[in-house]
Amino acid sequence: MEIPFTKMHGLGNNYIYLDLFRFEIKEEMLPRLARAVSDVHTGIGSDGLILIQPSEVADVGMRIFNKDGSEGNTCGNGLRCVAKYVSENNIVSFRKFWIETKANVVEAAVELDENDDIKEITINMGEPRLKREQIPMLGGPASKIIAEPFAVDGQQLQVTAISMGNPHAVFFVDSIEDAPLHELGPVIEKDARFPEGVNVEFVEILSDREMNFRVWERGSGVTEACGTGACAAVVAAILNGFMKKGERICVHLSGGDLFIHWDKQGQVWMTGGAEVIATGVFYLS
Ligand SMILES: N[C@H](CCC[C@H](N)C(=O)O)C(=O)O
Repeated sequence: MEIPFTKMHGLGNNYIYLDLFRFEIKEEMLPRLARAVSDVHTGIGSDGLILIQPSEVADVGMRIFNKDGSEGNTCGNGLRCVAKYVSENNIVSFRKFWIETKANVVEAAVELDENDDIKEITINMGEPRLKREQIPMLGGPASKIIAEPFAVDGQQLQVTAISMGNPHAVFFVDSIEDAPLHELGPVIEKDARFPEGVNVEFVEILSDREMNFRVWERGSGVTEACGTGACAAVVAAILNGFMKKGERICVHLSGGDLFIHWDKQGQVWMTGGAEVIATGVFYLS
């Protein structure tokens, strides 16, 4: 089967995008296709698969499948790439429009440079969900999970759990270089206290407006960047008193910087870039 695709990345978090305004694919093929295109040896190589599709409630819809074929509810870096794609391919004709995900409907705004090329994209990622059952996380009171003791693999950590429509477990460390990303990421991802799994973030606070960030993603492992994770990390830093609401926070991810702010109305805003890597045809056997 010949499948036309566009490969795009947001700070190195790269996906294979299918334009379902122009192409059709059977639902039951999607998990297998996500695994096939993601394989760096026998496929194209990516962190997963993203569908750009019509929506009945917004200007465009987005679905995301991780490298392992599991479907996520939303994707921050993916949303910026979708915004770029639909702007540059005349699927939308405004600079501000709405994108439907499984988690929510978000507002996207593209900013142009002096050559009318897209300079950066801002997404209103909506309100974080903080109650235990909204993460979801088992094993304690219904209240917010802020610096809660979290024993894992014989180590005593403290977890702050946030949902941006997808689950995130945030851990603050003294040095990002020493973060146990490969050692504990895969263990925490599948920990039974997170019945739907969890994205795992390690964060080093540099100042009241700057942090270092690394991520082990649910369903994809270590990625260069995670947009929803960066939002969750900033919300966690504010809940722990390291930062303040309303400030524009710079998050240093492996692949580059994202700017996040949690405004006084409770909305989390994410600003960053998006790039096209390649277009082509994938031959699914
Ligand atoms: N692995 C995530 C989906 C991708 C999120 C990430 N790539 C982002 O940019 O937000 C999950 O299963 O919830």
